[in-house]
Amino acid sequence: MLKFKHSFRNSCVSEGRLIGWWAKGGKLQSRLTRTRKMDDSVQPLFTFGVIADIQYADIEDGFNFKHTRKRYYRNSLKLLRRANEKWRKEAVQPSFILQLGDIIDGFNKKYDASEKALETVVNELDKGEIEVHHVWGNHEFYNFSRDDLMSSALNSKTTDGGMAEDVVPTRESTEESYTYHFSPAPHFRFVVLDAYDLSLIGRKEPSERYYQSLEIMQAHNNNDDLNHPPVPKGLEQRFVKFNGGFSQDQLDWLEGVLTLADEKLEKVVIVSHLPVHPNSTDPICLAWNYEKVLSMIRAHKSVVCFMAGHDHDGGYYRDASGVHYLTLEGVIETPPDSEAFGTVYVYEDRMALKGNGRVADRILMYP
Ligand SMILES: Nc1ccn([C@@H]2O[C@H](COP(=O)(O)OP(=O)(O)OC[C@H](O)CO)[C@@H](O)[C@H]2O)c(=O)n1
Repeated sequence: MLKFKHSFRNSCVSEGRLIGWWAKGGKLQSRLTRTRKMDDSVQPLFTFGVIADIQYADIEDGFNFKHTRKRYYRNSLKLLRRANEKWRKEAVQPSFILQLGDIIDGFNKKYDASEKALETVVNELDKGEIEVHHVWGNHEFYNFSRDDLMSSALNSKTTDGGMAEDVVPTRESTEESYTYHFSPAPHFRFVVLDAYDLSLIGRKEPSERYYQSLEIMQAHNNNDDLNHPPVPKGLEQRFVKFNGGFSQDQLDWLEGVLTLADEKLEKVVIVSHLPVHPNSTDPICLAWNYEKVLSMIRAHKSVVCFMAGHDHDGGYYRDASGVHYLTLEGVIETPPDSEAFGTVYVYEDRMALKGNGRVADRILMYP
């Protein structure tokens, strides 16, 4: 049932034209033609790779919490290797890779293998010799403290990312969040958000943001197990411990970044582990205060796309103003004979996502 819902959501909301239905694997799926085809003859301005929810662990295959999806913990490393090999062989070398969070699985903590697993995946990524921008997800916080992450290989804020010459809005906060922005090419900017800035896993007592997060959760979820959603259906499901949100400080910073980007007539891609558009994900995976980010995106013409992970089934939605909300399919729930990664070719008027395996090709025209 859940699977059908995701297939439907993924397919019906893309910018393509619905042309028919057919039955596949006992489930109805919609079939679409895209309004524009990939055009390989034009040289892109730059390209980048995208991959999400690798969740590597050196353990036997398992299942998600509901036992509806198989998880291939060891094989996820092989899929990462294959993605990396493909990126290295691209005619135009990707300028960077966006790793959308949950690079290793929380099970590593149980087996005291967090450091080793992280070293394994980071070494695999390093073989590509392509700069990687890391996003932090819930599984990062199952394995490491925020301080540990700040001084780990997963802190890509320390890579220059082409932002040295840019004006970077500053923040007053005493509680550091993991956010930054970079400009890989003139007129393009990428913004990395911290979706666990407010959360019960990304913040610890006695931090102010931890208590603020506890207050939010207590207002919405009365369950003893806070990983259990407060309602079986609908948007309120998002108030679970494995999600989080954006602090006011982070939102103020984002407002500053987007205002500058508007002034410079830039195209902005925002990335976060948690999706922010209800039509691009199962609501159980939404950021707690997703509305705040959505209204900010609506107020800034520079934003062209929001990319996230977390919902391993993926999702996609283009809103009324033409902003694309892409949730990338997770590597961890991808069978060994398939793939889950993409390469994005960036042009003056569009981005073309070339998907592999479960990730569909998409033409993302700018609004
Ligand atoms: N109803 C639930 C769901 C999950 N849990 C526990 O919460 C933790 C996180 O769950 P997990 O499925 O591992 O999180 P992922 O980030 O891998 O996936 C997110 C979405 O589910 C993907 O669609 C974990 O400890 C679960 O056991 C729970 O208690 N109750």
